Amino acid sequence: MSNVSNSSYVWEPVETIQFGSRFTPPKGGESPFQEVEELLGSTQPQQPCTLVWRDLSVHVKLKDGKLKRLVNNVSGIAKPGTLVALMGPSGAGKTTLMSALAYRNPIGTLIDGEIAMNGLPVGDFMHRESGYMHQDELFVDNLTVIEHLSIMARLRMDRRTSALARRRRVNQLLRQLGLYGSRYTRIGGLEGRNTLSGGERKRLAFATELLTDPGLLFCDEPTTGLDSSSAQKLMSLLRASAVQGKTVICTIHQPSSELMALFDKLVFLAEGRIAFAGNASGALSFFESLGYHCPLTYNPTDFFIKVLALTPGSEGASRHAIKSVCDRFAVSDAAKELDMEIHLEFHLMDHEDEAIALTAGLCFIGTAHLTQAGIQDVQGALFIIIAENTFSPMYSVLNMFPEEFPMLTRELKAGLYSTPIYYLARMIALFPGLVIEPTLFTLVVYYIAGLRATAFAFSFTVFLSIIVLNVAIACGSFFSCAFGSMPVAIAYLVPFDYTLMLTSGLFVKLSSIPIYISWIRHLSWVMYSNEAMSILQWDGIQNITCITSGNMTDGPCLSTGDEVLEQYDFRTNQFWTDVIALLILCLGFHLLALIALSSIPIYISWIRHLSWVMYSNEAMSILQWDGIQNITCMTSGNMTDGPCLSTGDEVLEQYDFRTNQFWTDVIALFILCLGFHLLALIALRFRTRRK
Ligand SMILES: Nc1ncnc2c1ncn2[C@@H]1O[C@H](COP(=O)(O)OP(=O)(O)OP(=O)(O)O)[C@@H](O)[C@H]1O
Repeated sequence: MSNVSNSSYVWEPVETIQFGSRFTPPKGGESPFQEVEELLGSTQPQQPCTLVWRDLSVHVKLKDGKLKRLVNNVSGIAKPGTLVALMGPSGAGKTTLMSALAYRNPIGTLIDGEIAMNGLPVGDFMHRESGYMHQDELFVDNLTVIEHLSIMARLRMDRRTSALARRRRVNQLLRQLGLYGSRYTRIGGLEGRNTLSGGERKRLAFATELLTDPGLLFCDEPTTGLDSSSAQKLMSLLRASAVQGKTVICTIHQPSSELMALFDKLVFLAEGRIAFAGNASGALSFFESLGYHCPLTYNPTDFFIKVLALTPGSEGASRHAIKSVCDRFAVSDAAKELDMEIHLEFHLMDHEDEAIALTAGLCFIGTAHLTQAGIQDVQGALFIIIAENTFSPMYSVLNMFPEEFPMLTRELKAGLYSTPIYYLARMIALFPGLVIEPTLFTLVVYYIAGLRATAFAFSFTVFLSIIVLNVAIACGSFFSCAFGSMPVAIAYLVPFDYTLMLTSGLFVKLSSIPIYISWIRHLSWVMYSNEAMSILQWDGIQNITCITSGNMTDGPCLSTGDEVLEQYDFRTNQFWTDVIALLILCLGFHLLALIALSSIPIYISWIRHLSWVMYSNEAMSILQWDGIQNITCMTSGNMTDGPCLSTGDEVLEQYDFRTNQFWTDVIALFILCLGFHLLALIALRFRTRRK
């Protein structure tokens, strides 16, 4: 794709949305749609749906054969339990984007980019697994409400569903959506006869989509043509569906403030690009940061849409302003954070455990013999088992807590439960995966690689891999709770995981690690598990051959398991110490995570005050960019399509650097230099005194 704007957005559950103080929160903390939630409480979506898309562009082929771009390189993620508004002026690309996401593109459209639902690239299954409520609902007018739903139930529901179950579902939906009283009313038809109102027709369309209870719902302009009370009623139903765990995506035209309060996430589209994505208060501050202050008497949504619309007569200037808004959002911290989450989602999708297990196993197939080459192969297979149970799981939980902080804070305040109970529940929910995944993975690699065929070695290797995964999850949870946001957590976790690797015993001999860093190995579950698994493979082995291809090997020969272990500085009598250390690490990290979680929002941002890299980077950047006014937006003679930063201040702002910090940075660098020298001196004196 030629034009990359890096626009991205993520949809996730958040607390009540408010534009400043203009939306009135429900009284007494009660949900405004409690009744509906109670009604819908019995039906659970078949499965939670996460929809993720990356670098998505939609083109349409015009009659003259040229391609017209309707959606321009957008990325995003929609998670279960969220109600999302796709907004923007007419022609912004809302319906086009939603049709592409729902795999319901009109003929002639070309899609570029990736869209996946629950890890699978979207395809025909989307018609079964998701519901799509069209703007213009089409009914056979002569049918009554119950006739329509009964026919649709027959057509749409699983063929194995009994007639009784279908009837029950139809009646349940009629009651839930307030259509039971009108069940014998004709949908439309001749004037003078009793027919459905506009709001009832919309609710009937909604009921039709709910027949199969899909986890993902798309609604195109559900409130268009409804009076405010019917619109509120319908939106409350959509909100209730989201509360139940469905993922609901709506395009919506200039909703009132009351309706806006029902949405978890807002996405503003303009000219096919993302102008903003996030929650309502974020939208206010984002537009304000660009100089667009919403007048007090104005509905903020109307105001934003006006900013993003083309003004007749001055289209050129409007396009320039819209481009500038989209560019600024694309380089905002929020967009970067979302990009990271989307990439993580795709990364996890690309790393299916079983596939990796098979690939890893196949690489080691038949190599684990008692030969000199076989030693390396066994150690390699063990490391694969440990690494696979460590790194992916550790990173995969980084976003789990930060995304639930708003809801957790609200529910803790309401006294619904305590932090330890929440943490425990979160871990219990993860538990099946924490046991089944490492077991399956180890089983495949162990069998294919042909590791030591004793019940003790096999069962303990599985047991250890389960503990390794649990320690990794606990450690990831700690970083996630302590740093409060995924990008910051990643920034500190990456150096930590390098240290884990280095102190694993595989790359550097443990005895040769410098004393001042070797203490870190006591935190390294990679080392403990590597030692314990190696002991399981090599303890008691006496007959490793030194003959390679009929000749004695030229290099050093390790003929017993003890010699192999010694080579890695592992000791047989450490086995139980390793197991206990792993259990202590698991408990320790969980405890630390809980402590960090109990004091949210704890952001260990104080650590950055020790970072001379940050201070020097800020100071040097200021030297380069301060006062620069004329950064060109032209590339090869054309205005660049991507984000354009035209002044030095904008560049600095992009990195959160502030010009007035220059001398603070310089002084901080001096203080750090002196401070570290002082600490070194103290350490030196301490050591020499001991000797
Ligand atoms: N088949 C097509 N051929 C040419 N242009 C198209 C086609 N379909 C859509 N468009 C154009 O693409 C742009 C986006 O259309 P889309 O229907 O997605 O906008 P929208 O934001 O949903 O607008 P509205 O709120 O008015 O429904 C519009 O300018 C529209 O004219």
